[in-house]
Amino acid sequence: MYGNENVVASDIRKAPEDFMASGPFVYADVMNYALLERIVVDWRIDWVVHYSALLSAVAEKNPALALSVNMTGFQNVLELAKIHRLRMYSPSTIGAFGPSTPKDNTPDMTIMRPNTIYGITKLHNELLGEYYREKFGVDFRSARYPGILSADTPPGGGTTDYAVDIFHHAIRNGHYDCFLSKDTRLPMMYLSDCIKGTVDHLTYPTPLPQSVYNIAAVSFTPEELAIEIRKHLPNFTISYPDAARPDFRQAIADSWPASLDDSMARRDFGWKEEFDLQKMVKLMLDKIQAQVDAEKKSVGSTTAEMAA
Ligand SMILES: NC(=O)c1ccc[n+]([C@@H]2O[C@H](COP(=O)([O-])OP(=O)(O)OC[C@H]3O[C@@H](n4cnc5c(N)ncnc54)[C@H](O)[C@@H]3O)[C@@H](O)[C@H]2O)c1
Ligand SMILES: C[C@@H](O)[C@H](N)C(=O)O
Repeated sequence: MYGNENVVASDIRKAPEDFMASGPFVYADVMNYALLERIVVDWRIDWVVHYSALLSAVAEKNPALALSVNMTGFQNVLELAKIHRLRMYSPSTIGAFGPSTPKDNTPDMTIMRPNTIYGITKLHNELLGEYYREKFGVDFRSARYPGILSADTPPGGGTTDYAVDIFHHAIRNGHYDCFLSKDTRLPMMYLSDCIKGTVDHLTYPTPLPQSVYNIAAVSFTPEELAIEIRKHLPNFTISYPDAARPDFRQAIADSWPASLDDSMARRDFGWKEEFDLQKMVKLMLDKIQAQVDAEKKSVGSTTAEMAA
């Protein structure tokens, strides 16, 4: 929107070649305050979009690292936003809610007692962002994302990962072993809706009444997703864990809302999704099928070259 040359992307890992070639890309460990400050000054940064975090399942396996990356990393960026007058956007998550939160049509303001380390760090960040906004005038903006579906990047170790993995398995093997029970309903969203909502939220020209908003698109269960996939791949099968021996991610999912009330985001910055379940499933299948076809073609041409 503002030109690739005006966005400095960063990570502690290399990105795919085409992404790294598309504009400035720098190493930035969010734990390293001095390095972050140097990047802000050298590149004359004025807005910062902070995504680095350990997701729910990975965080549960390594709580100490999650506390550092998710909280200290966030605090470093927020402090820089205060000192250098940066606008700051950082997503929160449905994981910031907990088992005592009302489960259906969960509003922005409600009981929030998360019982995962991921949720605790994200709720901490919401409150700290709000505090810096009130106390120091930092333009801090955040939206609670649901599970995000994308065919382009592998999922990062969350509880909603099943809703991406299922497509790869459906196309490659015709079967998926789901780690959540068939009736676990969670809010989800297609990536391009998430990007559009984020850009609209970040660029909204005037300060917004709230620092943190729910945004939602669809809610479905693994079984409902499997039924929709079967409309395109009639032989697709799915299995679920034995209820007596649930996967550790089941308890995480059970502590999250089944659906969100995002009416405040719709009112305040015009949030509206484009992708419903049907559109999302069709696009995910088409994109992953195209990837598989391209892989087969490239293996085929390599084999032919070796035989020649
Ligand atoms: N993906 C989802 O479904 C979802 C849903 C709700 C919220 N979110 C939020 O969106 C953000 C991005 O999620 P994602 O799915 O892209 O996660 P991801 O795991 O795919 O990516 C996280 C990135 O953080 C980087 N990182 C880790 N430690 C770092 C460090 N010390 N310094 C700098 N970078 C570091 C990793 O290299 C990785 O590229 C997170 O804040 C997450 O809480 C994601
Ligand atoms: C919902 C969310 O924050 C992430 N996809 C996770 O499952 O951890």
